[in-house]
Amino acid sequence: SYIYSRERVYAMHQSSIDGVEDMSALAELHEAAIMHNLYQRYQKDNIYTNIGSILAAVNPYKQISGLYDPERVDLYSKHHIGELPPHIFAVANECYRCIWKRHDSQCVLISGESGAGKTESTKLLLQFLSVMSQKSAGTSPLEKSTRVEQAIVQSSPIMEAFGNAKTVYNNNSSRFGKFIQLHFSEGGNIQGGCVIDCILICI
Ligand SMILES: Nc1ncnc2c1ncn2[C@@H]1O[C@H](COP(=O)(O)OP(=O)(O)OP(=O)(O)O)[C@@H](O)[C@H]1O
Repeated sequence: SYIYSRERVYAMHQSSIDGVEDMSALAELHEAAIMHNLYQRYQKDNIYTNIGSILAAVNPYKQISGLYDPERVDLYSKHHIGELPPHIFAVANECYRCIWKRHDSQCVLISGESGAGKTESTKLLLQFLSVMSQKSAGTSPLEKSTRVEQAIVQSSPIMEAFGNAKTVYNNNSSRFGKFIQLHFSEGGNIQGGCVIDCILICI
């Protein structure tokens, strides 16, 4: 152990005590402050935190009530990024809007160690985008979604049946990386897509 003298110990900044939704607002930006902020938020079931335009997600390993409800999809679809608390739906909405705002293809890169929640995050993104697609096509949420949206959401369990395995880190671990492409019409609905397997993970 190392004993610090009183002169070398500083009081925690108020922003670290209160916690922040965006880590760029932390007055002290070092590993301990980042981990403490994530931990404080995680304890209150706030699993999402922004780091500027990046979203950090902490796997809660439990269902958080209401977090991914259709009402939440609707709410995030009507707000710009930063107006509501950090959420994977805010990223999905920004991505969807930017196709037209920037007149260009958009991508979301999801990374993290095994069991971090990448696959679940991907499915939530696809769920949000398929709802946006249905809305743009004028399909009411009560009506059945179109074949392509259904295929996108329902392809996950099939891909998982072939490509996932139980490991010591994750009961449902993806054994290959995926590049998922979605094609949108000018009107905003999904016209098609593909999944390309890109890396084989064999640990
Ligand atoms: N947002 C979430 N809410 C609730 N549970 C979650 C969430 N994200 C992940 N989990 C839980 O954690 C488990 C592991 O997550 P997931 O399979 O997405 O990890 P991964 O990062 O894709 O891992 P791998 O790299 O091994 O494929 C899920 O099966 C689920 O039980």
